[in-house]
Amino acid sequence: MSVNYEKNVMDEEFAPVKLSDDEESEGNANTEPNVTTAATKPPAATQNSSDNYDAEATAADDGDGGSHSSGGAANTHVVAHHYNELKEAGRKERHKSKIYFMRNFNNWIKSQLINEFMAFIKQQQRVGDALRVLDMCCGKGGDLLKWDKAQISHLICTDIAEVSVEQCQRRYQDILQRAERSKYAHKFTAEFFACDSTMVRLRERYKDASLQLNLVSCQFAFHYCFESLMQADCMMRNAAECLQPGGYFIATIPDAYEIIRRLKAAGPNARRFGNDVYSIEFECDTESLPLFGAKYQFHMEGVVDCPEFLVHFPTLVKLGRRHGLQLVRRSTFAEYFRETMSQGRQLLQRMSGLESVQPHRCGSDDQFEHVRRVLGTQRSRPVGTLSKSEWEATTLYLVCAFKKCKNSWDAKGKPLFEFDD
Ligand SMILES: C[S@@+](CC[C@H](N)C(=O)[O-])C[C@H]1O[C@@H](n2cnc3c(N)ncnc32)[C@H](O)[C@@H]1O
Repeated sequence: MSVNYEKNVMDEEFAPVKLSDDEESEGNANTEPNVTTAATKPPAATQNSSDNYDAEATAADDGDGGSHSSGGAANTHVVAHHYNELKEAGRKERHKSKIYFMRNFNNWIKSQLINEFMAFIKQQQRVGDALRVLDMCCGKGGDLLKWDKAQISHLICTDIAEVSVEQCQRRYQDILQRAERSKYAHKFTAEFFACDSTMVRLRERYKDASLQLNLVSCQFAFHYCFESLMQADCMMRNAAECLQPGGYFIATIPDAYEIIRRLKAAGPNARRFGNDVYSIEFECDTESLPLFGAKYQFHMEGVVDCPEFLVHFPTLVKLGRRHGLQLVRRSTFAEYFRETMSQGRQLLQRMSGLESVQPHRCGSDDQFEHVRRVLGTQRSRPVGTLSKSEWEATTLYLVCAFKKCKNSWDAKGKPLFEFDD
């Protein structure tokens, strides 16, 4: 059965933004990015896709793997191998990369998301309450400083790639050593282990299996579980089961609607699209895409080259509800940037999330054609922007967040969740 991954969104375009707050006199054409906001509510699942998911989910509950697409995890070792082998570029090399600013921009998006939901959690807490976080698919620990800044008390880091987990642990030790030298610095405890979050029940690997988490974060990784229903269900359970009511699960994932829109735009029989920094090539029948296992090869300049899977968003929402998670945010990166830019401007600047460009020096560079179009070539002060290729790559993604609901139990011991929508 084919699933509908299409959504009627307008093409999103990126325009330059001013780099500091003291430029009001330059007119508002420079202050607002010229992006079109798509609906923030996820579209309802088509009848077909809902039925398909329910049938497969029931099969999985019954211990049967479900239909063909719910089956095995043939690609996880490929993904683990890819990330284990990935060499981290030095600072100099990173600076020279074509996606240097986009990586910083993506990092800023993660910071904004973490800060947004940490603030909600802290509102519910009293001073001195523990703040426990699971960083699922933590990679090499790119978010460790964010957790440090958020003043958490305990962190669990796990990833399928052992090499990454070791590096993450070393980075944590460095942070701890620095904090120990300073009398007042914030310190947090942490635990690390390598495992496949789509196959293993994480709770059984925690030092304290009864531990209650306030936040679960899965950045640029949840889509790997959409290889099969069994894996997606396992990963969602891992995200949900130790969260205390009122806690949040936050994630950044590729936007399947946007991917399919670009695929269609590439031509009637196209299987591949992209630009000079990323490419996506489908390996499955694109006329009849399955709910799980809709596989494509993803390549991103120097950082990713492995199989990924489309995440059918209505199915993700349904899976979440099965585990007591209610969707509270879904925004494309373009929407999220636009929404949070005004209060995140300084951080974006500190993180070098945009490239500083002189409009009158853009010349005929295609990558900055949008700067000329919006500002003309007269403006001499620099503006912040991303190259066209980087903007196309970052707008493949969306942020989403789910809130853990309270629950009671029925006579058979199944949880009854109290959703408030
Ligand atoms: C793009 S990286 C993101 C790393 C980190 N979250 C970040 O934002 O910097 C994706 C990560 O997901 C991990 N991953 C992929 N499949 C996984 C699985 N089945 N279980 C656990 N980790 C997985 C990879 O090893 C990799 O570290």
